[in-house]
Amino acid sequence: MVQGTVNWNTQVDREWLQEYVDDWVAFYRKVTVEGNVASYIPELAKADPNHLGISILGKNGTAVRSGDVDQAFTIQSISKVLSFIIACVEKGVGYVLDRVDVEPTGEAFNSIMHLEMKSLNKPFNPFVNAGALTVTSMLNGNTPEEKLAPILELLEKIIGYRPVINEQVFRSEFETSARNRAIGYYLLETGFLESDLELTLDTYFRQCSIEITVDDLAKIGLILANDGEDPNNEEEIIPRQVARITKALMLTCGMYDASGKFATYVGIPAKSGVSGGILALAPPRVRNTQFPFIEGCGIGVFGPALEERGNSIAGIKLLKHIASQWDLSIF
Ligand SMILES: NC(=O)CC[C@H](N)C(=O)O
Repeated sequence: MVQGTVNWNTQVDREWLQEYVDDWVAFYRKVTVEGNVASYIPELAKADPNHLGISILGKNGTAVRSGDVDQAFTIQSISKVLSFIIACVEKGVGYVLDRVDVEPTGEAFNSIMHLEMKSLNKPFNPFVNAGALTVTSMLNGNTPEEKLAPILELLEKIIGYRPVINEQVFRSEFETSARNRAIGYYLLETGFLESDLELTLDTYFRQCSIEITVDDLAKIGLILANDGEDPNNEEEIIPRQVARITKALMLTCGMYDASGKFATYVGIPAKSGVSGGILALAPPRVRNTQFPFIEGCGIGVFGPALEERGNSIAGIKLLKHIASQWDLSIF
């Protein structure tokens, strides 16, 4: 089903576009058997590994959706994009980047080892857990609700409704949080945390448990694709400088220690989460205008079967295929 009008300006009509994407989703759904759903958060292990869905949203409601698009899932690490944006808005970019670096780690997202192994004067980047916990600790507020309110307000502005926090997933992560607690205690000991540790962890687990859909991710992606502006009415939703830094971080650090490969073989900014979501985007293009979504698009993917790094196995392959078919790479 296509929503809105497809602003397709050349030979292929919108049914063809839909058929292509349906075929690609059906093909890559077979790849899901090669991955595994995350189980270190027990509640996430209940996901159906065969699920695969994608939503692509361009300007003026141009859209293609295919597969399990109505399946809600928790945002997990994709929330690190939002907490980083809000911290930059609240504290200023300089303040945040003085306290969290912008370098890829080459290590797993929840690695503890690299914190001590490499001479460190601040966590490597806001998209690994150490950096994300530091960013969450910077958010204004003395309760998880106060800290999360601006994130939920930003989301509401972009997706059109106030998302809920999935309490089961939150509880499940809270009760099995030894590793994130270990990272948190390390950050506490080294003086990085700006809020109480329990408040920081509680807020972080809640932000990871915000429930969204692929359509919501596509809407976020579209705003980022346009440097923080809504392309339909030119309203600034995210400050331009913050949006651009966020995209640079997504490209270099968004897919954990698979970020280099993703940049090389797919070539668009993206951020994944262990529930199987991927937030991706393609900026407006000036070349190759015969392809779809030349005015830029946001892309949301959901496929809970993960590869060994923690990214959706079928989602990555589907994005790679679409990026090559439609020449989406920014390089
Ligand atoms: N990669 C992820 O999505 C990780 C998020 C998860 N809540 C964690 O901290 O472990």
